[in-house]
Amino acid sequence: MPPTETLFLESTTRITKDPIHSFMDFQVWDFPGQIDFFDPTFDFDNIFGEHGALIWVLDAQDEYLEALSKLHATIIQLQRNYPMINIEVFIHKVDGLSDDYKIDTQRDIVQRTQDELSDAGFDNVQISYHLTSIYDHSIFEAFSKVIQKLIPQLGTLENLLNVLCSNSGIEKAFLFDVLSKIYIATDSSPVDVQSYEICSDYIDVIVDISEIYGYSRSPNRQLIDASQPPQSAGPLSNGEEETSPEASSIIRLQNGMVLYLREINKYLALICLMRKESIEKQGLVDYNVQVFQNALEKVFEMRGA
Ligand SMILES: Nc1nc2c(ncn2[C@@H]2O[C@H](COP(=O)(O)OP(=O)(O)OP(=O)(O)O)[C@@H](O)[C@H]2O)c(=O)[nH]1
Repeated sequence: MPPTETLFLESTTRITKDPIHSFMDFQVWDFPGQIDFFDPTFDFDNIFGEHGALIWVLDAQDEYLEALSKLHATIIQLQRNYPMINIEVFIHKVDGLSDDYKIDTQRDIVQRTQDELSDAGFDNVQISYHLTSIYDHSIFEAFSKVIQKLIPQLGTLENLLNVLCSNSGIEKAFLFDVLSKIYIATDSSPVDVQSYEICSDYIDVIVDISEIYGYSRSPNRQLIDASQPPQSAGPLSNGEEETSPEASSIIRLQNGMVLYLREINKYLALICLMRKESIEKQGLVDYNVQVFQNALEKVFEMRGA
Protein backbone atom coordinates (compact mmCIF):
# COMPACT_ATOMS: atom_id res chain seq x y z
CA MET A 1 0.00 0.00 0.00
CA PRO A 2 1.47 3.39 -0.95
CA PRO A 3 1.92 5.72 2.05
CA THR A 4 -0.61 8.23 0.73
CA GLU A 5 -3.36 5.61 0.86
CA THR A 6 -2.83 5.10 4.58
CA LEU A 7 -4.63 8.42 5.08
CA PHE A 8 -7.85 6.60 4.30
CA LEU A 9 -7.35 3.67 6.63
CA GLU A 10 -10.13 3.25 9.10
CA SER A 11 -9.34 3.21 12.76
CA THR A 12 -8.82 -0.26 14.26
CA THR A 13 -11.69 -1.03 16.64
CA ARG A 14 -11.01 -4.71 17.38
CA ILE A 15 -8.13 -7.12 17.14
CA THR A 16 -7.59 -7.91 13.47
CA LYS A 17 -5.54 -10.91 12.38
CA ASP A 18 -3.70 -10.88 9.07
CA PRO A 19 -2.35 -14.25 8.03
CA ILE A 20 0.86 -14.03 5.98
CA HIS A 21 1.59 -17.10 3.88
CA SER A 22 5.17 -17.08 2.85
CA PHE A 23 8.35 -19.13 3.38
CA MET A 24 7.10 -19.22 6.96
CA ASP A 25 3.43 -18.83 7.80
CA PHE A 26 2.73 -16.28 10.46
CA GLN A 27 0.01 -13.91 11.57
CA VAL A 28 0.15 -10.22 12.30
CA TRP A 29 -2.37 -9.18 14.94
CA ASP A 30 -3.28 -5.50 14.98
CA PHE A 31 -4.53 -4.30 18.36
CA PRO A 32 -6.60 -1.14 18.70
CA GLY A 33 -4.64 1.55 20.52
CA GLN A 34 -7.24 1.91 23.25
CA ILE A 35 -7.29 -1.77 24.24
CA ASP A 36 -6.70 -2.41 27.94
CA PHE A 37 -4.50 -5.47 28.37
CA PHE A 38 -5.29 -5.56 32.06
CA ASP A 39 -9.05 -5.55 31.75
CA PRO A 40 -10.32 -8.82 33.31
CA THR A 41 -12.25 -9.57 30.12
CA PHE A 42 -9.04 -9.46 28.06
CA ASP A 43 -7.71 -12.99 27.75
CA PHE A 44 -4.03 -12.16 28.28
CA ASP A 45 -2.88 -15.80 28.44
CA ASN A 46 -4.78 -16.93 25.42
CA ILE A 47 -3.43 -14.07 23.33
CA PHE A 48 0.18 -13.79 24.43
CA GLY A 49 0.63 -17.52 24.96
CA GLU A 50 0.98 -17.98 21.22
CA HIS A 51 3.06 -14.99 20.21
CA GLY A 52 6.68 -14.74 19.15
CA ALA A 53 7.04 -10.96 19.20
CA LEU A 54 5.24 -7.92 20.53
CA ILE A 55 5.62 -4.82 18.33
CA TRP A 56 4.72 -1.67 20.25
CA VAL A 57 4.22 1.36 18.01
CA LEU A 58 4.83 4.78 19.58
CA ASP A 59 3.89 7.89 17.65
CA ALA A 60 7.02 10.07 17.81
CA GLN A 61 5.10 13.08 16.50
CA ASP A 62 2.60 12.96 19.33
CA GLU A 63 2.65 12.97 23.11
CA TYR A 64 3.81 9.44 23.91
CA LEU A 65 4.09 9.31 27.71
CA GLU A 66 0.76 7.56 28.26
CA ALA A 67 1.49 4.97 25.56
CA LEU A 68 4.93 4.49 27.07
CA SER A 69 3.60 3.79 30.55
CA LYS A 70 1.18 1.25 29.04
CA LEU A 71 4.16 -0.33 27.30
CA HIS A 72 6.03 -0.56 30.62
CA ALA A 73 3.08 -2.23 32.34
CA THR A 74 2.74 -4.69 29.45
CA ILE A 75 6.45 -5.54 29.47
CA ILE A 76 6.34 -6.20 33.20
CA GLN A 77 3.38 -8.50 32.75
CA LEU A 78 5.09 -10.29 29.87
CA GLN A 79 8.31 -10.71 31.82
CA ARG A 80 6.37 -12.42 34.58
CA ASN A 81 4.46 -14.78 32.31
CA TYR A 82 6.04 -14.94 28.84
CA PRO A 83 9.65 -13.79 29.03
CA MET A 84 10.42 -15.51 25.71
CA ILE A 85 8.37 -13.01 23.69
CA ASN A 86 10.62 -10.57 21.80
CA ILE A 87 9.80 -6.98 22.60
CA GLU A 88 10.16 -4.59 19.68
CA VAL A 89 9.44 -0.89 20.00
CA PHE A 90 8.80 1.04 16.80
CA ILE A 91 9.38 4.75 17.36
CA HIS A 92 7.17 5.60 14.43
CA LYS A 93 6.52 8.61 12.16
CA VAL A 94 10.08 9.87 12.59
CA ASP A 95 9.91 11.41 9.10
CA GLY A 96 8.66 14.61 10.71
CA LEU A 97 11.64 14.90 13.08
CA SER A 98 15.13 16.29 12.61
CA ASP A 99 18.02 13.85 13.02
CA ASP A 100 18.95 15.30 16.40
CA TYR A 101 15.41 15.17 17.65
CA LYS A 102 15.06 11.54 16.51
CA ILE A 103 18.08 10.55 18.58
CA ASP A 104 16.86 12.55 21.58
CA THR A 105 13.42 10.95 21.37
CA GLN A 106 14.91 7.46 21.21
CA ARG A 107 17.24 8.24 24.13
CA ASP A 108 14.33 9.53 26.20
CA ILE A 109 12.19 6.44 25.49
CA VAL A 110 15.05 4.02 26.23
CA GLN A 111 15.95 5.83 29.45
CA ARG A 112 12.39 6.01 30.78
CA THR A 113 11.85 2.34 29.95
CA GLN A 114 15.05 1.22 31.65
CA ASP A 115 14.26 3.24 34.77
CA GLU A 116 10.72 1.97 34.98
CA LEU A 117 11.69 -1.67 34.49
CA SER A 118 14.53 -1.56 36.94
CA ASP A 119 12.23 0.01 39.55
CA ALA A 120 9.97 -3.00 39.01
CA GLY A 121 12.92 -5.38 39.51
CA PHE A 122 13.61 -6.22 35.86
CA ASP A 123 17.10 -5.09 35.01
CA ASN A 124 18.11 -7.01 31.92
CA VAL A 125 15.07 -7.05 29.68
CA GLN A 126 16.03 -7.31 26.02
CA ILE A 127 14.15 -4.65 24.09
CA SER A 128 14.87 -3.61 20.50
CA TYR A 129 14.11 -0.08 19.38
CA HIS A 130 13.58 0.88 15.73
CA LEU A 131 13.12 4.34 14.24
CA THR A 132 10.48 3.89 11.56
CA SER A 133 8.45 5.71 8.96
CA ILE A 134 6.22 4.63 6.11
CA TYR A 135 7.80 7.31 3.90
CA ASP A 136 11.09 5.45 3.50
CA HIS A 137 12.34 1.89 3.79
CA SER A 138 12.81 2.00 7.55
CA ILE A 139 9.50 0.29 8.31
CA PHE A 140 10.37 -2.65 6.05
CA GLU A 141 13.84 -2.88 7.53
CA ALA A 142 12.49 -2.86 11.08
CA PHE A 143 9.91 -5.49 10.24
CA SER A 144 12.63 -7.59 8.60
CA LYS A 145 14.61 -7.56 11.80
CA VAL A 146 11.56 -8.57 13.82
CA ILE A 147 10.83 -11.52 11.53
CA GLN A 148 14.47 -12.61 11.37
CA LYS A 149 14.52 -13.16 15.12
CA LEU A 150 11.63 -15.60 14.71
CA ILE A 151 13.39 -17.76 12.12
CA PRO A 152 15.09 -20.68 13.85
CA GLN A 153 17.46 -21.24 10.90
CA LEU A 154 18.71 -17.66 10.76
CA GLY A 155 22.28 -18.59 11.76
CA THR A 156 22.48 -21.25 9.04
CA LEU A 157 21.10 -18.86 6.43
CA GLU A 158 23.64 -16.22 7.42
CA ASN A 159 26.48 -18.71 7.18
CA LEU A 160 25.35 -19.86 3.76
CA LEU A 161 25.20 -16.26 2.57
CA ASN A 162 28.67 -15.57 4.00
CA VAL A 163 30.10 -18.52 2.10
CA LEU A 164 28.33 -17.43 -1.08
CA CYS A 165 29.64 -13.86 -0.78
CA SER A 166 33.23 -14.82 -0.04
CA ASN A 167 33.41 -17.32 -2.91
CA SER A 168 31.73 -15.17 -5.54
CA GLY A 169 33.07 -11.64 -5.00
CA ILE A 170 29.69 -10.48 -3.68
CA GLU A 171 29.72 -7.45 -1.40
CA LYS A 172 26.24 -7.80 0.07
CA ALA A 173 23.56 -10.44 -0.31
CA PHE A 174 19.96 -10.33 0.85
CA LEU A 175 17.41 -13.10 0.87
CA PHE A 176 14.11 -11.33 0.33
CA ASP A 177 10.53 -12.38 0.78
CA VAL A 178 9.37 -10.86 -2.50
CA LEU A 179 5.80 -9.91 -1.74
CA SER A 180 6.38 -8.27 1.62
CA LYS A 181 9.90 -6.97 0.77
CA ILE A 182 11.06 -8.23 4.15
CA TYR A 183 14.59 -9.58 4.03
CA ILE A 184 14.74 -12.76 6.00
CA ALA A 185 18.53 -13.01 6.10
CA THR A 186 21.67 -11.27 4.94
CA ASP A 187 25.39 -12.01 5.18
CA SER A 188 27.13 -10.82 8.32
CA SER A 189 28.71 -7.67 6.85
CA PRO A 190 26.96 -4.55 8.17
CA VAL A 191 23.74 -3.54 6.44
CA ASP A 192 23.84 -0.03 5.05
CA VAL A 193 20.50 1.53 4.32
CA GLN A 194 21.35 2.41 0.72
CA SER A 195 22.16 -1.20 -0.17
CA TYR A 196 18.92 -2.38 1.37
CA GLU A 197 16.95 0.36 -0.40
CA ILE A 198 18.39 -0.33 -3.82
CA CYS A 199 17.75 -4.07 -3.50
CA SER A 200 14.24 -3.42 -2.31
CA ASP A 201 13.60 -1.04 -5.23
CA TYR A 202 15.01 -3.65 -7.57
CA ILE A 203 12.30 -6.06 -6.44
CA ASP A 204 9.67 -3.45 -7.32
CA VAL A 205 11.15 -3.12 -10.80
CA ILE A 206 11.16 -6.88 -11.35
CA VAL A 207 7.63 -7.30 -10.01
CA ASP A 208 6.39 -4.45 -12.24
CA ILE A 209 8.06 -5.96 -15.31
CA SER A 210 6.60 -9.34 -14.41
CA GLU A 211 3.13 -7.87 -14.22
CA ILE A 212 3.48 -6.50 -17.74
CA TYR A 213 5.42 -9.29 -19.46
CA GLY A 214 4.78 -12.19 -17.07
CA TYR A 215 3.29 -15.48 -18.09
CA SER A 216 1.39 -18.17 -16.33
CA ARG A 217 3.58 -20.52 -14.33
CA SER A 218 3.05 -23.44 -12.04
CA PRO A 219 1.96 -22.40 -8.53
CA ASN A 220 5.36 -23.45 -7.19
CA ARG A 221 7.24 -21.04 -9.34
CA GLN A 222 5.05 -18.05 -9.76
CA LEU A 223 6.34 -15.30 -7.53
CA ILE A 224 8.47 -13.48 -10.03
CA ASP A 225 6.54 -14.39 -13.08
CA ALA A 226 9.19 -13.60 -15.61
CA SER A 227 12.10 -11.33 -15.90
CA GLN A 228 13.78 -11.97 -19.14
CA PRO A 229 17.10 -10.18 -19.00
CA PRO A 230 19.97 -11.16 -21.27
CA GLN A 231 21.22 -13.67 -18.71
CA SER A 232 17.96 -15.39 -17.97
CA ALA A 233 17.11 -18.84 -19.10
CA GLY A 234 15.14 -17.71 -22.11
CA PRO A 235 11.43 -17.76 -22.80
CA LEU A 236 9.50 -20.61 -21.30
CA SER A 237 6.47 -22.15 -22.82
CA ASN A 238 3.74 -23.39 -20.53
CA GLY A 239 4.76 -27.01 -20.99
CA GLU A 240 8.34 -26.34 -19.88
CA GLU A 241 7.63 -24.74 -16.56
CA GLU A 242 8.61 -27.52 -14.18
CA THR A 243 12.06 -28.06 -15.65
CA SER A 244 13.02 -24.47 -16.39
CA PRO A 245 15.32 -22.49 -14.14
CA GLU A 246 13.94 -19.72 -11.99
CA ALA A 247 13.81 -16.12 -13.11
CA SER A 248 17.00 -14.13 -12.87
CA SER A 249 18.11 -10.66 -13.75
CA ILE A 250 21.21 -8.49 -13.75
CA ILE A 251 21.34 -4.70 -13.71
CA ARG A 252 24.58 -2.78 -14.13
CA LEU A 253 24.61 0.49 -12.22
CA GLN A 254 26.42 3.63 -13.31
CA ASN A 255 28.70 3.56 -10.28
CA GLY A 256 30.32 0.32 -11.42
CA MET A 257 28.24 -1.91 -9.17
CA VAL A 258 26.02 -4.73 -10.36
CA LEU A 259 22.74 -6.01 -8.95
CA TYR A 260 22.14 -9.72 -9.40
CA LEU A 261 18.75 -11.25 -8.67
CA ARG A 262 17.80 -14.91 -8.68
CA GLU A 263 14.40 -16.28 -7.82
CA ILE A 264 14.96 -18.99 -5.23
CA ASN A 265 11.48 -20.43 -4.88
CA LYS A 266 7.84 -19.45 -4.75
CA TYR A 267 8.48 -16.83 -2.07
CA LEU A 268 12.12 -15.95 -1.91
CA ALA A 269 14.58 -14.11 -4.11
CA LEU A 270 18.30 -13.68 -3.62
CA ILE A 271 19.64 -10.23 -4.42
CA CYS A 272 23.36 -9.55 -4.48
CA LEU A 273 25.32 -6.36 -4.83
CA MET A 274 28.77 -6.77 -6.35
CA ARG A 275 31.45 -4.94 -8.31
CA LYS A 276 31.31 -5.26 -12.07
CA GLU A 277 34.60 -7.21 -12.05
CA SER A 278 32.93 -10.00 -10.06
CA ILE A 279 30.21 -10.55 -12.63
CA GLU A 280 32.84 -11.06 -15.33
CA LYS A 281 33.03 -14.57 -13.90
CA GLN A 282 29.29 -14.99 -14.16
CA GLY A 283 29.53 -18.76 -14.59
CA LEU A 284 31.13 -19.00 -11.17
CA VAL A 285 28.51 -16.75 -9.59
CA ASP A 286 25.66 -18.70 -11.21
CA TYR A 287 27.15 -21.98 -10.05
CA ASN A 288 27.65 -20.77 -6.48
CA VAL A 289 24.12 -19.39 -6.38
CA GLN A 290 22.83 -22.76 -7.55
CA VAL A 291 24.75 -24.48 -4.75
CA PHE A 292 23.34 -21.93 -2.29
CA GLN A 293 19.86 -22.60 -3.60
CA ASN A 294 20.24 -26.36 -3.18
CA ALA A 295 21.52 -25.87 0.36
CA LEU A 296 18.59 -23.62 1.16
CA GLU A 297 16.13 -26.21 -0.07
CA LYS A 298 17.71 -28.72 2.29
CA VAL A 299 17.51 -26.31 5.22
CA PHE A 300 13.79 -25.73 4.69
CA GLU A 301 13.15 -29.42 3.92
CA MET A 302 14.71 -30.35 7.25
CA ARG A 303 12.47 -27.85 8.94
CA GLY A 304 9.40 -29.36 7.26
CA ALA A 305 10.54 -32.93 8.07
N1 LIG B 1 3.99 11.17 8.93
C1 LIG B 1 3.67 9.90 9.06
N2 LIG B 1 2.36 9.53 9.14
C2 LIG B 1 2.07 8.22 9.28
C3 LIG B 1 3.08 7.22 9.35
N3 LIG B 1 2.47 6.01 9.51
C4 LIG B 1 1.15 6.24 9.55
N4 LIG B 1 0.90 7.57 9.40
C5 LIG B 1 -0.41 8.23 9.38
O1 LIG B 1 -1.04 8.05 10.62
C6 LIG B 1 -2.46 7.90 10.46
C7 LIG B 1 -2.96 6.74 11.28
O2 LIG B 1 -2.48 5.53 10.75
P1 LIG B 1 -2.99 4.14 11.29
O3 LIG B 1 -2.15 3.08 10.69
O4 LIG B 1 -4.47 4.04 11.10
O5 LIG B 1 -2.67 4.28 12.83
P2 LIG B 1 -3.05 3.36 14.03
O6 LIG B 1 -2.24 3.80 15.18
O7 LIG B 1 -2.98 1.92 13.63
O8 LIG B 1 -4.53 3.77 14.33
P3 LIG B 1 -5.70 2.82 14.81
O9 LIG B 1 -6.05 2.01 13.61
O10 LIG B 1 -6.80 3.75 15.18
O11 LIG B 1 -5.18 1.98 15.94
C8 LIG B 1 -2.70 7.76 8.97
O12 LIG B 1 -3.24 8.97 8.51
C9 LIG B 1 -1.32 7.54 8.36
O13 LIG B 1 -1.19 8.15 7.10
C10 LIG B 1 4.45 7.66 9.25
O14 LIG B 1 5.41 6.87 9.27
N5 LIG B 1 4.67 8.99 9.11
